[in-house]
Amino acid sequence: MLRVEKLSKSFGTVRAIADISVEFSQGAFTCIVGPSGCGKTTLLKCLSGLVPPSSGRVILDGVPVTKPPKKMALVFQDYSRSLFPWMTVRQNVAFPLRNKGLTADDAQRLVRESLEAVGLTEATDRYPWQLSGGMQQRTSIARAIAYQPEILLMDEPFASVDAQTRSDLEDLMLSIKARYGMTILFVTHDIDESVYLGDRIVVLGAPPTTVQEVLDVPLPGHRDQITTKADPRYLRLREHVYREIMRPRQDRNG
Ligand SMILES: Nc1ncnc2c1ncn2[C@@H]1O[C@H](COP(=O)(O)OP(=O)(O)OP(=O)(O)O)[C@@H](O)[C@H]1O
Repeated sequence: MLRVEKLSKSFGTVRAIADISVEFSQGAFTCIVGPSGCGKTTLLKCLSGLVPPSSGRVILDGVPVTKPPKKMALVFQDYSRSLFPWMTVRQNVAFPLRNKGLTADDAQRLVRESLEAVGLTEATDRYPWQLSGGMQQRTSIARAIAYQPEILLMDEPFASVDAQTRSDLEDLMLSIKARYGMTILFVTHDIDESVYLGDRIVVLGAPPTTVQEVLDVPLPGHRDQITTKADPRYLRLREHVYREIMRPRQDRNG
């Protein structure tokens, strides 16, 4: 169980996060949305132990997070900088497994299975620069899955790909969630994406940031781009989140 308690974060005089307390349920796909600059990336960095909070804390399974926990993996927006250009797809995916104490056979099996899960079996011997943007991001996702994290943190992972690739990658995430059942925290500025993917949505307010609302997504587990996005429950929730994010601050406070 991952929990944030009264977390605040300032950078010098910039008060990015005022006070966030939230719990992330095990096995759930939680999307974190909010206006630009509200501290989504900062929250993810604090959650992953990359950046210390100014006050408050992050608790993972009862223990405060002070450095990147072994049970977490991260996928960033900028896939072009997160893959090693001198390594093939297979080598990139195998890289984090070196220190896991696995046998060579087990490591190879995990790499093979994760590449198959993201549909990259045909590209295993290619280098990142020989791949499209979507394929590079699939490689990053395969690398995270092969590592078998209990918690997967994703920071706007599809923000730099075209619309069609984005839909494909969203559906890939739904299949990964169904297949692996890991806890996923997914930061996005895209409200449609948050409703389509999430079991829950954490809506952050404008800075200095607090949690504005936590919403359960009342949609079935199985989703698809056409039927789900025409579902009245999807449309209602999408509108609700839009209104929440657009609402002026003083209006929200009272
Ligand atoms: N290392 C840093 N030094 C100084 N200020 C920072 C640093 N990192 C973030 N900030 C500031 O903290 C605030 C929150 O930034 P953050 O990147 O977390 O927001 P975000 O919600 O992820 O933004 P976006 O939606 O535009 O990606 C911003 O005002 C940003 O300028």
